[in-house]
Amino acid sequence: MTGLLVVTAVPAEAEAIRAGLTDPTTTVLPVGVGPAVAAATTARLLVLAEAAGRPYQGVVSAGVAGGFTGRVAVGATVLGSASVAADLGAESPAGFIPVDELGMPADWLGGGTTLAADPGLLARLRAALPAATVGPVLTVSTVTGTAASTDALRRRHPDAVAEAMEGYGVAVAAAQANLPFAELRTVSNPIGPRDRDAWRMREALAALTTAAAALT
Ligand SMILES: O=C(O)c1cccc(C(=O)CC[C@H]2O[C@@H](n3cnc4c(=O)[nH]cnc43)[C@H](O)[C@@H]2O)c1
Repeated sequence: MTGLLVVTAVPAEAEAIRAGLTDPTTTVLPVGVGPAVAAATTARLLVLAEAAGRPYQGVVSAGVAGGFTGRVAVGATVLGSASVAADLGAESPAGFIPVDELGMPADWLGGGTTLAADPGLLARLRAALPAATVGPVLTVSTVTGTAASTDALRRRHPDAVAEAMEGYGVAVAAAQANLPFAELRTVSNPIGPRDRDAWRMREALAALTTAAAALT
């Protein structure tokens, strides 16, 4: 039987999740860094599975993430209530304008720049991970690395708890395949002025292994 498809950006994240999986029907695969390659690769995996008569039952974008200081701690587990394309839009002297406020047709976006997690799948993950922080997870193509862009994102997304680089792309692929979608992240670093030495990758990967038991 085919179960969930869990996609990560890099192989280290996929290995961390596989190490904690308890459900043999869950498939975990790395699909690349950033929303474009993650969307394209996930869409291809979904189509191939469907064509083989073994469709997946749902899709989870999983991996490490940056966390908004004061909203979530480094090492914590995050469940996305929605995945938000935070840099898809236009700059203007008055600030950033999301693409769905630019007057273009939005149906090709798979529902707009904010794609909510599937309520049933999210509820199951919440029940299995009661300590997880739940909130919107931003998808960005560029890792936020200055105080000014961190402040701007915090103001534009007062409820967002984390940022990563794939969730929205994977959500679009799941929406087009009519499959439930959710995003699961563990926090490797605070969002802010770039300091790669401060990333706690080992801690975040260990938290992914622990959280993987929920992926059933
Ligand atoms: O160097 C390693 O050993 C290693 C192990 C696992 C993962 C990585 C990555 O570089 C992951 C890249 C992945 O992480 C997400 N991420 C993490 N922090 C942030 C952030 O502050 N802003 C945006 N994205 C972040 C993202 O989804 C990347 O694809 C390395």
